[in-house]
Amino acid sequence: MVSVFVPSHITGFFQVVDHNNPLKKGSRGAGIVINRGVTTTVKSSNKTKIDGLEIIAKKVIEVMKRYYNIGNIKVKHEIDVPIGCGLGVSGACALGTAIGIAKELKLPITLNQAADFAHLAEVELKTGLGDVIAELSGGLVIRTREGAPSYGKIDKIIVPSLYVIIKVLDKINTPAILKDKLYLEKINKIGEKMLKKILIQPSLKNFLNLSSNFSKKISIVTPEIKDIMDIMNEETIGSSVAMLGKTIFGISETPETSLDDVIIAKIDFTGARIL
Ligand SMILES: Nc1ncnc2c1ncn2[C@@H]1O[C@H](COP(=O)(O)OP(=O)(O)OP(=O)(O)O)[C@@H](O)[C@H]1O
Ligand SMILES: CC(C)(CO)[C@@H](O)C(=O)[O-]
Repeated sequence: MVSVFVPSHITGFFQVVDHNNPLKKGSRGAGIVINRGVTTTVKSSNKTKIDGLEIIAKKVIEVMKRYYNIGNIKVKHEIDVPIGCGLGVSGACALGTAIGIAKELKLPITLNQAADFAHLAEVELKTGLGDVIAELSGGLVIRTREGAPSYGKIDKIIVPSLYVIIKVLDKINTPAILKDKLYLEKINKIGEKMLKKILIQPSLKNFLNLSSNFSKKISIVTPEIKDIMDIMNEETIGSSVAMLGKTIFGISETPETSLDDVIIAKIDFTGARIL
């Protein structure tokens, strides 16, 4: 039996980059990895059983079965953050499942190659585009080249150990957004500009400012979200909206906040790891 912890990932801004090869399809952008996420346990079994994000685990098993004899697998996800709210849970479940299967079956592949299967599952389900490569890596991640971990490229912004305060209001259906070509044109134009700017000035404050500008320019900031961002901006280094969710995140030197019903996490610098 193998257990894998995969931290959640909050995208601040992004740009979708298409490609005929789904391993080379993905997103560029920037986001923060946090120390709350998904612990996935995988065990060979006489019957496949999934206890957790079934749609994701089933897709990962289907994808890996195209290349290896996976047999029957028991998968259990222990999910420590809300699903569908911009915290990269689908990516974390996919990555934990893929790494867990690879390790449990002792497949002759690297961690990156196992993670490639998770990326494939995300892209085929339209549940994510850049979370897997970020969640594998940890930290404050700039995705400079799209794709699965064996194809994409990331840079990191060096930051100290800080708190991430998260206020979840509601879900957003990621696949619906990723199918909306008109909206994606707007997102990509703005996301591309933000990426150029963060590469000129790769700092935490600039990440937060660019993320906040991005969220306003793609019209995702409702009056309710703005009110919470205003409070967070008073109390933290800065805040923005988690893509894609009705979720506000603020990065802070302390866990103190006047907001109620929040998730308090810390930046995770390690990334996905076998427990
Ligand atoms: N409470 C739930 N229980 C089981 N499945 C859910 C639940 N909420 C959403 N789902 C499904 O799980 C998948 C979640 O994918 P989605 O990418 O929207 O979530 P996420 O990864 O947490 O958010 P994001 O991708 O925006 O960071 C979707 O297929 C969705 O239909
Ligand atoms: C598309 C996305 C914003 C959905 O969470 C994320 O997967 C990303 O940053 O690629």
